[in-house]
Amino acid sequence: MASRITFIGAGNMATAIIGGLIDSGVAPTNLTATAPNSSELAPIKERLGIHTQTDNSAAVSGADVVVLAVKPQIMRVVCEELKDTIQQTRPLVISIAAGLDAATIDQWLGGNNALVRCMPNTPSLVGCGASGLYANSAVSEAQRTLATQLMEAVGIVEWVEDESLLAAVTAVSGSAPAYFFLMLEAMEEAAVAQGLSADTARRLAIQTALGAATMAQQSDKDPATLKQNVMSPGGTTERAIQHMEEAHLRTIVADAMQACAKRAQEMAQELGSH
Ligand SMILES: NC(=O)C1=CN([C@@H]2O[C@H](COP(=O)(O)OP(=O)(O)OC[C@H]3O[C@@H](n4cnc5c(N)ncnc54)[C@H](OP(=O)(O)O)[C@@H]3O)[C@@H](O)[C@H]2O)C=CC1
Ligand SMILES: O=C(O)[C@@H]1CCC=N1
Repeated sequence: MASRITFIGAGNMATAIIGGLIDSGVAPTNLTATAPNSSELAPIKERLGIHTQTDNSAAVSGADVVVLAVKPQIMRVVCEELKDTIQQTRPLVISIAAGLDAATIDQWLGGNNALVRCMPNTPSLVGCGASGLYANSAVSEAQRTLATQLMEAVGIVEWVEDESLLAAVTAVSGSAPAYFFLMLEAMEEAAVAQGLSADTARRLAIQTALGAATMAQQSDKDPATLKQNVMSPGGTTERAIQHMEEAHLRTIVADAMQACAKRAQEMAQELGSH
Protein backbone atom coordinates (compact mmCIF):
# COMPACT_ATOMS: atom_id res chain seq x y z
CA MET A 1 0.00 0.00 0.00
CA ALA A 2 1.83 3.11 -1.23
CA SER A 3 -0.69 5.64 0.12
CA ARG A 4 0.38 8.35 2.55
CA ILE A 5 -1.71 7.95 5.67
CA THR A 6 -2.01 10.55 8.44
CA PHE A 7 -3.44 9.67 11.85
CA ILE A 8 -4.88 12.59 13.79
CA GLY A 9 -4.31 11.36 17.35
CA ALA A 10 -1.60 8.97 18.46
CA GLY A 11 -3.29 7.14 21.33
CA ASN A 12 -4.20 3.52 22.03
CA MET A 13 -6.19 2.82 18.88
CA ALA A 14 -4.06 4.82 16.41
CA THR A 15 -0.82 3.23 17.62
CA ALA A 16 -2.44 -0.23 17.52
CA ILE A 17 -3.37 0.25 13.84
CA ILE A 18 -0.01 1.88 12.99
CA GLY A 19 1.90 -0.98 14.66
CA GLY A 20 -0.17 -3.53 12.74
CA LEU A 21 0.32 -1.69 9.43
CA ILE A 22 4.09 -1.60 9.88
CA ASP A 23 4.16 -5.31 10.78
CA SER A 24 2.16 -6.01 7.61
CA GLY A 25 4.84 -4.30 5.48
CA VAL A 26 3.62 -0.70 5.17
CA ALA A 27 6.63 1.67 5.04
CA PRO A 28 6.79 3.72 8.27
CA THR A 29 7.81 6.73 6.17
CA ASN A 30 4.32 6.68 4.56
CA LEU A 31 2.74 7.10 7.99
CA THR A 32 2.31 10.28 10.08
CA ALA A 33 0.69 10.68 13.48
CA THR A 34 -0.22 13.84 15.36
CA ALA A 35 -0.83 14.74 18.98
CA PRO A 36 -0.80 18.05 20.86
CA ASN A 37 2.49 17.37 22.66
CA SER A 38 5.79 16.45 21.06
CA SER A 39 6.77 14.72 24.33
CA GLU A 40 4.05 12.09 23.66
CA LEU A 41 5.10 11.76 20.03
CA ALA A 42 8.87 11.38 20.58
CA PRO A 43 8.76 7.77 21.85
CA ILE A 44 6.32 6.80 19.06
CA LYS A 45 8.62 8.29 16.42
CA GLU A 46 11.60 6.55 18.01
CA ARG A 47 9.87 3.15 18.34
CA LEU A 48 7.97 3.04 15.03
CA GLY A 49 10.05 5.26 12.72
CA ILE A 50 6.98 7.15 11.46
CA HIS A 51 6.67 10.91 10.91
CA THR A 52 5.12 12.89 13.75
CA GLN A 53 3.60 16.36 13.89
CA THR A 54 1.93 18.61 16.43
CA ASP A 55 0.30 20.70 13.67
CA ASN A 56 -2.80 18.79 12.46
CA SER A 57 -3.36 20.87 9.31
CA ALA A 58 0.24 20.54 8.16
CA ALA A 59 0.05 16.78 8.77
CA VAL A 60 -2.96 16.25 6.49
CA SER A 61 -1.71 18.25 3.51
CA GLY A 62 -0.30 15.68 1.08
CA ALA A 63 -2.07 12.73 2.74
CA ASP A 64 -4.13 10.32 0.60
CA VAL A 65 -5.92 9.02 3.70
CA VAL A 66 -6.63 10.87 6.96
CA VAL A 67 -7.61 8.70 9.93
CA LEU A 68 -9.42 10.67 12.63
CA ALA A 69 -8.36 8.90 15.84
CA VAL A 70 -9.11 11.41 18.58
CA LYS A 71 -11.71 11.04 21.33
CA PRO A 72 -15.25 11.76 20.12
CA GLN A 73 -15.51 14.67 22.58
CA ILE A 74 -12.80 16.69 20.80
CA MET A 75 -13.63 15.63 17.23
CA ARG A 76 -15.52 18.82 16.40
CA VAL A 77 -12.61 21.12 17.32
CA VAL A 78 -10.18 18.92 15.40
CA CYS A 79 -12.41 18.81 12.29
CA GLU A 80 -12.82 22.57 12.27
CA GLU A 81 -9.04 22.89 12.44
CA LEU A 82 -8.64 20.51 9.46
CA LYS A 83 -11.57 21.76 7.39
CA ASP A 84 -9.78 24.21 5.08
CA THR A 85 -6.93 21.85 4.19
CA ILE A 86 -9.24 18.88 3.68
CA GLN A 87 -11.58 20.89 1.46
CA GLN A 88 -8.58 21.71 -0.75
CA THR A 89 -6.85 18.32 -0.84
CA ARG A 90 -9.90 15.97 -0.61
CA PRO A 91 -8.29 12.89 0.95
CA LEU A 92 -10.27 9.81 1.95
CA VAL A 93 -11.28 10.50 5.57
CA ILE A 94 -11.67 7.55 7.92
CA SER A 95 -13.18 8.24 11.35
CA ILE A 96 -12.68 5.60 14.01
CA ALA A 97 -14.60 7.54 16.69
CA ALA A 98 -17.35 5.66 18.49
CA GLY A 99 -20.82 7.11 18.09
CA LEU A 100 -20.30 10.13 15.85
CA ASP A 101 -22.18 9.70 12.59
CA ALA A 102 -20.75 10.26 9.13
CA ALA A 103 -23.02 13.21 8.27
CA THR A 104 -21.96 15.11 11.39
CA ILE A 105 -18.24 14.63 10.76
CA ASP A 106 -18.68 15.48 7.08
CA GLN A 107 -20.46 18.70 8.01
CA TRP A 108 -17.74 19.62 10.54
CA LEU A 109 -15.22 19.09 7.71
CA GLY A 110 -17.06 21.46 5.39
CA GLY A 111 -19.21 18.92 3.47
CA ASN A 112 -18.94 16.66 0.39
CA ASN A 113 -16.12 14.56 1.81
CA ALA A 114 -15.48 10.92 0.98
CA LEU A 115 -15.90 9.54 4.48
CA VAL A 116 -15.63 6.04 5.87
CA ARG A 117 -16.63 5.29 9.43
CA CYS A 118 -14.63 2.46 10.89
CA MET A 119 -15.09 0.70 14.22
CA PRO A 120 -11.77 -1.12 14.80
CA ASN A 121 -10.44 -2.82 17.91
CA THR A 122 -7.09 -2.89 19.70
CA PRO A 123 -6.03 -6.43 18.63
CA SER A 124 -5.20 -4.65 15.34
CA LEU A 125 -1.82 -4.21 17.02
CA VAL A 126 -1.12 -7.92 16.60
CA GLY A 127 -2.77 -8.31 13.19
CA CYS A 128 -5.90 -9.83 14.76
CA GLY A 129 -8.17 -6.80 14.55
CA ALA A 130 -11.86 -6.91 13.64
CA SER A 131 -13.25 -3.78 11.98
CA GLY A 132 -16.74 -2.80 10.86
CA LEU A 133 -16.79 -0.21 8.04
CA TYR A 134 -19.45 2.06 6.57
CA ALA A 135 -18.96 4.37 3.57
CA ASN A 136 -20.94 7.52 2.76
CA SER A 137 -22.18 8.07 -0.78
CA ALA A 138 -19.14 10.20 -1.76
CA VAL A 139 -16.77 7.25 -1.31
CA SER A 140 -15.65 5.77 -4.66
CA GLU A 141 -15.13 2.06 -5.30
CA ALA A 142 -11.36 2.69 -5.37
CA GLN A 143 -11.54 4.42 -1.97
CA ARG A 144 -13.64 1.55 -0.56
CA THR A 145 -10.95 -0.85 -1.75
CA LEU A 146 -8.27 1.35 -0.17
CA ALA A 147 -10.12 1.40 3.19
CA THR A 148 -10.55 -2.38 3.00
CA GLN A 149 -6.83 -2.89 2.25
CA LEU A 150 -5.85 -0.57 5.09
CA MET A 151 -7.91 -2.33 7.74
CA GLU A 152 -7.32 -5.83 6.32
CA ALA A 153 -3.61 -5.17 6.90
CA VAL A 154 -4.42 -5.39 10.63
CA GLY A 155 -7.25 -7.95 10.71
CA ILE A 156 -10.65 -8.78 9.26
CA VAL A 157 -13.11 -6.30 7.75
CA GLU A 158 -16.91 -6.42 7.59
CA TRP A 159 -18.77 -3.69 5.66
CA VAL A 160 -22.23 -2.59 6.80
CA GLU A 161 -24.54 -0.73 4.43
CA ASP A 162 -26.76 0.62 7.25
CA GLU A 163 -24.71 3.05 9.37
CA SER A 164 -26.81 2.47 12.48
CA LEU A 165 -25.42 -1.11 12.61
CA LEU A 166 -22.03 0.29 13.66
CA ALA A 167 -23.48 0.48 17.19
CA ALA A 168 -23.89 -3.31 17.11
CA VAL A 169 -20.37 -3.65 15.66
CA THR A 170 -19.08 -1.59 18.60
CA ALA A 171 -20.83 -3.99 20.98
CA VAL A 172 -19.60 -7.21 19.34
CA SER A 173 -16.03 -6.23 18.40
CA GLY A 174 -14.97 -2.59 19.05
CA SER A 175 -15.48 -2.77 22.81
CA ALA A 176 -15.38 -6.55 23.04
CA PRO A 177 -11.65 -7.16 23.63
CA ALA A 178 -12.34 -5.72 27.08
CA TYR A 179 -14.98 -8.41 27.76
CA PHE A 180 -12.44 -11.14 27.04
CA PHE A 181 -9.76 -9.39 29.13
CA LEU A 182 -12.28 -9.28 32.00
CA MET A 183 -12.86 -13.02 31.54
CA LEU A 184 -9.10 -13.63 31.68
CA GLU A 185 -8.84 -11.53 34.85
CA ALA A 186 -11.70 -13.43 36.47
CA MET A 187 -10.32 -16.85 35.48
CA GLU A 188 -6.86 -15.99 36.79
CA GLU A 189 -8.30 -14.78 40.10
CA ALA A 190 -10.40 -17.93 40.45
CA ALA A 191 -7.48 -20.23 39.62
CA VAL A 192 -5.26 -18.43 42.15
CA ALA A 193 -8.00 -18.95 44.75
CA GLN A 194 -7.80 -22.67 43.90
CA GLY A 195 -4.04 -22.67 44.60
CA LEU A 196 -2.25 -22.03 41.27
CA SER A 197 0.35 -19.30 41.00
CA ALA A 198 -0.81 -16.16 39.18
CA ASP A 199 1.77 -16.71 36.41
CA THR A 200 0.70 -20.29 35.77
CA ALA A 201 -2.99 -19.40 35.93
CA ARG A 202 -2.54 -16.52 33.49
CA ARG A 203 -0.53 -18.57 30.99
CA LEU A 204 -3.08 -21.40 31.05
CA ALA A 205 -6.08 -19.09 30.74
CA ILE A 206 -4.58 -17.07 27.87
CA GLN A 207 -3.51 -20.16 25.93
CA THR A 208 -6.96 -21.67 26.43
CA ALA A 209 -8.66 -18.52 25.11
CA LEU A 210 -6.32 -18.50 22.12
CA GLY A 211 -6.93 -22.20 21.51
CA ALA A 212 -10.70 -21.87 21.76
CA ALA A 213 -10.77 -18.86 19.41
CA THR A 214 -8.46 -20.60 16.91
CA MET A 215 -10.61 -23.74 16.98
CA ALA A 216 -13.80 -21.72 16.53
CA GLN A 217 -12.18 -19.94 13.58
CA GLN A 218 -10.83 -23.06 11.87
CA SER A 219 -13.58 -25.57 12.60
CA ASP A 220 -16.66 -26.13 10.44
CA LYS A 221 -18.59 -26.75 13.69
CA ASP A 222 -20.46 -23.93 15.41
CA PRO A 223 -19.48 -22.70 18.90
CA ALA A 224 -22.40 -24.54 20.52
CA THR A 225 -21.15 -27.86 19.10
CA LEU A 226 -17.54 -27.15 20.07
CA LYS A 227 -18.76 -26.39 23.60
CA GLN A 228 -20.78 -29.61 23.68
CA ASN A 229 -17.67 -31.56 22.61
CA VAL A 230 -15.89 -30.47 25.81
CA MET A 231 -18.84 -31.45 28.01
CA SER A 232 -18.65 -35.11 28.95
CA PRO A 233 -22.04 -36.22 30.34
CA GLY A 234 -21.92 -36.06 34.12
CA GLY A 235 -18.43 -34.56 33.95
CA THR A 236 -16.68 -31.42 35.11
CA THR A 237 -17.42 -29.03 32.22
CA GLU A 238 -21.13 -29.79 32.33
CA ARG A 239 -21.14 -28.67 35.98
CA ALA A 240 -19.30 -25.41 35.15
CA ILE A 241 -21.53 -24.57 32.18
CA GLN A 242 -24.66 -25.40 34.16
CA HIS A 243 -23.49 -22.90 36.78
CA MET A 244 -22.93 -20.20 34.15
CA GLU A 245 -26.33 -20.79 32.54
CA GLU A 246 -28.10 -20.74 35.93
CA ALA A 247 -26.32 -17.46 36.73
CA HIS A 248 -27.79 -16.10 33.44
CA LEU A 249 -24.46 -15.43 31.73
CA ARG A 250 -26.24 -15.07 28.36
CA THR A 251 -28.52 -12.38 29.77
CA ILE A 252 -25.55 -10.59 31.32
CA VAL A 253 -23.76 -10.59 27.94
CA ALA A 254 -26.88 -9.48 26.05
CA ASP A 255 -27.57 -6.67 28.54
CA ALA A 256 -23.93 -5.49 28.47
CA MET A 257 -23.90 -5.40 24.66
CA GLN A 258 -27.24 -3.59 24.64
CA ALA A 259 -25.81 -0.97 27.06
CA CYS A 260 -22.74 -0.62 24.83
CA ALA A 261 -24.75 -0.04 21.64
CA LYS A 262 -27.10 2.34 23.47
CA ARG A 263 -24.11 4.37 24.70
CA ALA A 264 -22.85 4.67 21.09
CA GLN A 265 -26.26 6.04 20.08
CA GLU A 266 -26.32 8.42 23.09
CA MET A 267 -22.85 9.73 22.21
CA ALA A 268 -24.02 10.42 18.66
CA GLN A 269 -26.87 12.53 20.08
CA GLU A 270 -24.80 14.28 22.77
CA LEU A 271 -21.90 15.20 20.48
CA GLY A 272 -23.45 15.25 17.06
CA SER A 273 -25.82 18.20 17.13
CA HIS A 274 -24.57 19.77 13.89
N1 LIG B 1 -9.43 2.24 22.39
C1 LIG B 1 -10.19 1.42 21.69
O1 LIG B 1 -10.24 0.20 21.95
C2 LIG B 1 -11.01 1.94 20.56
C3 LIG B 1 -11.16 3.30 20.33
N2 LIG B 1 -11.92 3.75 19.29
C4 LIG B 1 -12.02 5.20 19.05
O2 LIG B 1 -10.73 5.67 18.78
C5 LIG B 1 -10.63 7.02 19.17
C6 LIG B 1 -9.37 7.19 20.01
O3 LIG B 1 -9.49 6.38 21.16
P1 LIG B 1 -8.19 5.96 21.98
O4 LIG B 1 -7.06 5.73 21.05
O5 LIG B 1 -8.62 4.91 22.90
O6 LIG B 1 -7.93 7.34 22.78
P2 LIG B 1 -6.57 7.90 23.36
O7 LIG B 1 -6.94 8.91 24.40
O8 LIG B 1 -5.65 6.80 23.70
O9 LIG B 1 -5.95 8.68 22.09
C7 LIG B 1 -6.39 9.95 21.66
C8 LIG B 1 -5.19 10.63 21.02
O10 LIG B 1 -5.61 11.88 20.49
C9 LIG B 1 -4.65 12.86 20.88
N3 LIG B 1 -5.21 14.20 20.83
C10 LIG B 1 -5.91 14.88 21.77
N4 LIG B 1 -6.24 16.12 21.31
C11 LIG B 1 -5.73 16.19 20.04
C12 LIG B 1 -5.74 17.20 19.07
N5 LIG B 1 -6.32 18.38 19.25
N6 LIG B 1 -5.10 16.94 17.89
C13 LIG B 1 -4.50 15.74 17.65
N7 LIG B 1 -4.48 14.75 18.56
C14 LIG B 1 -5.10 14.97 19.73
C15 LIG B 1 -4.27 12.43 22.26
O11 LIG B 1 -3.12 13.12 22.72
P3 LIG B 1 -3.00 13.44 24.32
O12 LIG B 1 -2.77 12.10 24.94
O13 LIG B 1 -1.84 14.35 24.41
O14 LIG B 1 -4.30 14.07 24.73
C16 LIG B 1 -4.05 10.94 22.00
O15 LIG B 1 -2.82 10.73 21.35
C17 LIG B 1 -11.89 7.37 19.92
O16 LIG B 1 -12.70 8.18 19.11
C18 LIG B 1 -12.53 6.03 20.20
O17 LIG B 1 -13.94 6.11 20.18
C19 LIG B 1 -12.56 2.90 18.43
C20 LIG B 1 -12.46 1.56 18.61
C21 LIG B 1 -11.70 0.97 19.69
O1 LIG C 1 -14.89 2.64 24.93
C1 LIG C 1 -14.95 3.35 23.92
O2 LIG C 1 -15.74 4.31 23.87
C2 LIG C 1 -14.09 3.03 22.72
C3 LIG C 1 -14.92 2.71 21.51
C4 LIG C 1 -14.82 1.22 21.33
C5 LIG C 1 -13.76 0.82 22.24
N1 LIG C 1 -13.35 1.82 22.96
